[in-house]
Amino acid sequence: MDKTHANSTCSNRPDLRGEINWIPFDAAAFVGSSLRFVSGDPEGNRFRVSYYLDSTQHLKAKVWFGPETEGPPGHAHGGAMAAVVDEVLGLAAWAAGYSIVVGNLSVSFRNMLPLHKVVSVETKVVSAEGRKIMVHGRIYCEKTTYAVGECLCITIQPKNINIR
Ligand SMILES: CCCCCCCCCCCCCC(=O)SCCNC(=O)CCNC(=O)[C@H](O)C(C)(C)COP(=O)(O)OP(=O)(O)OC[C@H]1O[C@@H](n2cnc3c(N)ncnc32)[C@H](O)[C@@H]1OP(=O)(O)O
Repeated sequence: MDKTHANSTCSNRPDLRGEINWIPFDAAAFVGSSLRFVSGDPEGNRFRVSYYLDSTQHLKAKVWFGPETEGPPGHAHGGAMAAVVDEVLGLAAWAAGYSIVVGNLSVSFRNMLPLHKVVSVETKVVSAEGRKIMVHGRIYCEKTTYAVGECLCITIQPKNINIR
């Protein structure tokens, strides 16, 4: 196996390239520049994020957890993982055409996430009933799942949000 390539999918370097058949998704062009808490410092030491759509139009993200996301020594804070799940799953609902805010978010932390790691986030809009949009997703790298999220999004009137 080409170890260079294998390492680049799960490495300590912030290589945020997507996987085969993923196409870049310009979140800022889509929802404005308001996603600053997670995505707003692409050269910084907190998070670095790249968004994609896969071949089935599901939103994916590559996320680097930098040293400023530390919680347990050498590992990401649970709130840092929850923030990523909140943004990526919420954005998945927007990418699917729903103007939402997150009403309820459930996150299960399954494994400690080492700092400096690039991981993937997958999402799926699993239901849409009235104003309630349910999005599921997880943070993972190869066979390891770090966190699983269930996100209840509630549609709102776009005029109630000032998208910059
Ligand atoms: C971040 C802003 C977006 C910016 C643009 C880019 C975004 C990019 C991506 C985003 C990334 C960032 C993502 C973020 O971080 S979004 C930021 C974090 N989220 C918030 O700040 C949301 C705060 N909450 C509210 O604004 C209101 O409570 C909302 C709008 C959610 C509902 O208040 P509203 O007065 O409008 O409606 P309603 O109360 O009549 O409820 C309607 C229905 O929904 C059901 N329900 C409601 N809440 C919950 C709940 N918690 N669990 C279970 N169910 C709930 C409720 O029972 C009812 O059901 P039914 O009785 O009809 O059956």
